[in-house]
Amino acid sequence: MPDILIAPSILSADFAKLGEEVCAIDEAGADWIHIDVMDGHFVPNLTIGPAVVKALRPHTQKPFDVHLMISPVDPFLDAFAESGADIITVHPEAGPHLHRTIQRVKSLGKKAGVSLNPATPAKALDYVLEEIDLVLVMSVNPGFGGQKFIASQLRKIEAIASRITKENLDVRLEVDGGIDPATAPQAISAGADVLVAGTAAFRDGPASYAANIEALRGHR
Ligand SMILES: O=C(CO)[C@@H](O)[C@H](O)COP(=O)(O)O
Repeated sequence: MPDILIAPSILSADFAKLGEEVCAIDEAGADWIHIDVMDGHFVPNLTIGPAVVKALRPHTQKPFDVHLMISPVDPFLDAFAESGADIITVHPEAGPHLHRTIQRVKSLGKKAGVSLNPATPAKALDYVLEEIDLVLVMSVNPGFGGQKFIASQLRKIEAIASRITKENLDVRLEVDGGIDPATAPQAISAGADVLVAGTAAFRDGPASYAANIEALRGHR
């Protein structure tokens, strides 16, 4: 079984101290830093642009796992690549041409991910799964932190995990939304190997971050 990676979502960090928060969560043991980019159009919230990603880049060496919840997405790929993203994840619905978008991300020298909303079937990965580095299963409807985990997504994780294994692909399977010490083991049992957590990672301030991350790994 691959190592379980923890990718805290800075959506739940203190935005007034974002640089310090990124340093603190890095020192607490985060494997990746998950950055949620929302456009107020593809999802009903506005968050972070490439200028903020660039400003955060000197604060950590950890990979920036950038989830683009924006449509159309293609016009922004270069800016996020230049700002210091390591993994760039897009939605099939953000189109119009998912395969072309993935090729563009890879041509920019970045790892490419595809994210599936709760109502988007695993079938949306047909013809692209072998091209990508990461699948991100949303276990809440995207837009906000602090929502309840949607248990039906476990079946989707199982189906994708089994396909990754059967096809012997080098693809990480990430889950995002409502992940806490109770839901994390369910997601891991279903086959997820990267856990995104906002609320559960940033709970109770910097002194608690290391314990929060260990609890997500199942060590406490
Ligand atoms: O992308 C999103 C929401 O759209 C997530 O990354 C959330 O930020 C996760 O937050 P919690 O559910 O862990 O609070």
